[in-house]
Amino acid sequence: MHFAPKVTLNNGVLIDTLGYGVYKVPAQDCADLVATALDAGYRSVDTAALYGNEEGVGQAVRAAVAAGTPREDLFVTSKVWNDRHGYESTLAAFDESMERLRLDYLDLFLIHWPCPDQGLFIPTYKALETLYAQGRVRAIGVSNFEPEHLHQLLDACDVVPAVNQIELHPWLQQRQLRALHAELGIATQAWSPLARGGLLDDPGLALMSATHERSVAQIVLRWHIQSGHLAIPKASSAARISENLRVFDFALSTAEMDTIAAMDRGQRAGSNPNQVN
Ligand SMILES: NC(=O)C1=CN([C@@H]2O[C@H](COP(=O)(O)OP(=O)(O)OC[C@H]3O[C@@H](n4cnc5c(N)ncnc54)[C@H](OP(=O)(O)O)[C@@H]3O)[C@@H](O)[C@H]2O)C=CC1
Ligand SMILES: O=C(O)C(=O)[C@@H](O)[C@H](O)C(=O)CO
Repeated sequence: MHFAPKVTLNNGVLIDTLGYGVYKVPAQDCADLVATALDAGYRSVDTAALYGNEEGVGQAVRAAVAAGTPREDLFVTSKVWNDRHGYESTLAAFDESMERLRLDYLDLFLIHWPCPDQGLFIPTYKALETLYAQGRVRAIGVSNFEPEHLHQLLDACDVVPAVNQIELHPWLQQRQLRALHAELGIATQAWSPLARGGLLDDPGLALMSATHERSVAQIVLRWHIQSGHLAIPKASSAARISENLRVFDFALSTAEMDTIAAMDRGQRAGSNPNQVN
């Protein structure tokens, strides 16, 4: 079994540097695949109301706890979806997520997208602050927030987000946003860390894969870790799930990190945050 090292968020809570993401994991397979990930050594799972599989995540987490894994070693993230923005609506959406997860508390609750045209992410975040003050969630944060959204949030709210979960991979390196996170004490968590698999055929990465006798996915995940990002790759087989966690026993050289730094081309695999509402 391999474990990802943990790092400390801005409120003192520990989070895994590498977790298992379950977007597009079918509801009927989710409990088994999360159990597979937990057996491989993952201790962190990223889900969302949108994904329709919170029940399976909760089932696997409860089973692991019943089998002896301390609940406090595990880390579960979920997110409020775009159609539930607003203070009361977000509180209700959180209750619904917790009913599906059937857990006593959540580790991290995020605003999934800022939805700037709705103009409601501040009251939405105030609901997260209420849940945090009530102890129902150990940390709160955001996802897909651009610098202007973070500045508006910080002007109006009290709790600095612990995390901004953003699309981030060698083709989309988000340097300006990462610098702002560093300044504000917000952890950067990479979604689609493998660009949804798109960059696994890149010839530059193939060379590093041969040098280290590691898969291209492992090279990319190692780049995330050495860059100081948290990452939540998704995979659908036990072999890939396990492979993606085995990135803590080798290192990329400075020259290899520089080569990957030069791969940035501002290319998204997902949506532009200012166009999602
Ligand atoms: N906050 C947000 O807005 C968003 C959050 N997310 C989160 O991020 C997670 C990861 O992002 P996701 O979009 O799934 O994309 P990823 O970058 O994690 O890529 C997943 C794809 O890569 C393939 N893959 C994974 N590991 C390997 C491997 N070792 N070798 C070859 N292929 C591999 C998977 O194939 P296969 O499944 O067939 O194994 C799948 O097709 C999501 O599951 C979700 O939790 C994602 C999007 C948006
Ligand atoms: O996977 C997620 O968390 C999403 O928010 C999805 O909307 C995804 O980003 C997407 O792009 C759907 O086309």
